[in-house]
This record gives sequence, C-alpha cells and structure tokens, in this order.
Amino acid sequence: MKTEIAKGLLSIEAVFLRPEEPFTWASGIKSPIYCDNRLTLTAPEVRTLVENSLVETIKEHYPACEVVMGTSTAGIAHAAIVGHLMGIPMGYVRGSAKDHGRTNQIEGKLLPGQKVVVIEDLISTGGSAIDTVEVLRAAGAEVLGIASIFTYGMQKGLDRFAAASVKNVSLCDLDALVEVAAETGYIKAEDKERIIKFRNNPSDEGWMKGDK
Ligand SMILES: O=P(O)(O)OC[C@H]1O[C@H](OP(=O)(O)OP(=O)(O)O)[C@H](O)[C@@H]1O
Ligand SMILES: O=C(O)c1cc(=O)[nH]c(=O)[nH]1
Repeated sequence: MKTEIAKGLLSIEAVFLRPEEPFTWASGIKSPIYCDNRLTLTAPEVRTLVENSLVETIKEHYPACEVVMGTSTAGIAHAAIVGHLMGIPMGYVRGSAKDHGRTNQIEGKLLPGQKVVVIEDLISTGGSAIDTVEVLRAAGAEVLGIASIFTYGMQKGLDRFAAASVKNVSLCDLDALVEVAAETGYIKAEDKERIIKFRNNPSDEGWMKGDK
C-alpha cells in the first residue's frame, strides 16, 4: 500500500522539494520538503485510492471504530469521505473552541464512551494529531487511534505518540516516498540522502548546504 500511495502522491505532484528556500512547518521546523496532501482532494483518482485505503486501514487496525473525527483543517474532508464510505458518523475537532455560537471545539455529535478514530492528513511532529486526541479524550471518547495518509516517521512524533499512548497507522511514509521518488527520477539520488538526513535530525540544518 505504501508504494501505491507514494506513486499516487508523486503522480499529482503533491511533493515539493525546495532546499534553497526551506518551507516552515506548523511546528516551526524549517524543511527542504513539503507534502501537500490537500492536493489529493482535487485529484479524484488519487483521492479514491487514499479514501479506500483509509477505510481498509480502519477496518483492519480499528475494527471497533464507531465514529471518525478529522483534524482541522486538512483532516476534515478525508474524515467526511471515510465516514460516508463506512456509513458511520463523522465530525471534526477545531484547533480551539469557537468564541461564539455554541463555543464548540468538537463539531458533530459525540457521546461519552464512543470509539473514535482520528483522521489526519499528515504527521510531522504529531502535535496536531495528539492535540486532537486529547480533546476527544477529555470529552469522554475512547480514542482507538489515528489513521493518517502520510508520516515523516520523525523520532519526536514517535516519542509523543508513545507518551500519549496513542497508536498511529499511516498509509505511506517518508522512506517509501523517497524510494519511489528516486526510482522514478522525481528527485535525484543525492536528494534522497539529504531528505532522510533532515528527517533523522531536523535541528541539524547541514542539509541546507547539502552537507553529507
Ligand atoms: O505533526 P505536526 O507537527 O502537528 O504537523 C502536521 C500538521 O500540520 C499541517 O496542518 P497545518 O497546521 O498546516 O494546518 P491545516 O491542516 O489547516 O492545513 C498538517 O495538515 C498536519 O495537521
Ligand atoms: O509539518 C507541517 O506543517 C507539514 C509538513 C508537510 O510536509 N505538509 C504539510 O501539509 N504540513
């Protein structure tokens, strides 16, 4: 599945390499790479692959799932499609509670004790996904885990998931992505090493200068 998803993401050019002008991630990390999974929404073939794969993942890893909840904002559309395909409720968790209306942070009906799977588009440091899990737990949900489209597999994210006792299953990861990208000429062989070096130690900005 990882290779297939990687091919899909590359086929719609959802992966951007910009070592000379690094991207700033949500966590503040400067990165030579950015994976924009939002682009899957406007590419129906890849979208179908992604949503069916999320459904398959939930059925296999979280068979007791009763409700899917998307992270804001990029997880929302995927949660909506997956909820629809599975015929189960979906909702989403805002980054913070609204300051007007019903002042909700969780949108959609959620009953205490319901078994929830969080749908996230992408995991870097895991902050966004874990914040969502914590909000759901505080509301009394039983969070079975996270299903995400892509993970960088950063140690910080893995440590955070372990500390929060939360399971994550991703359809694709950085190792599979750079493998396919290098094989197909989407990136150069030396970029593959540079990207993995960055992932393994994002605070060492040696990759900016192309240091090996
Ligand atoms: O694992 P993390 O370090 O938390 O980073 C990943 C998060 O960052 C991105 O969201 P972003 O904040 O760009 O907002 P969006 O979902 O509204 O696009 C992405 O969609 C993830 O939710
Ligand atoms: O960490 C992030 O903000 C991030 C990284 C990335 O590759 N793609 C994305 O949408 N967000």
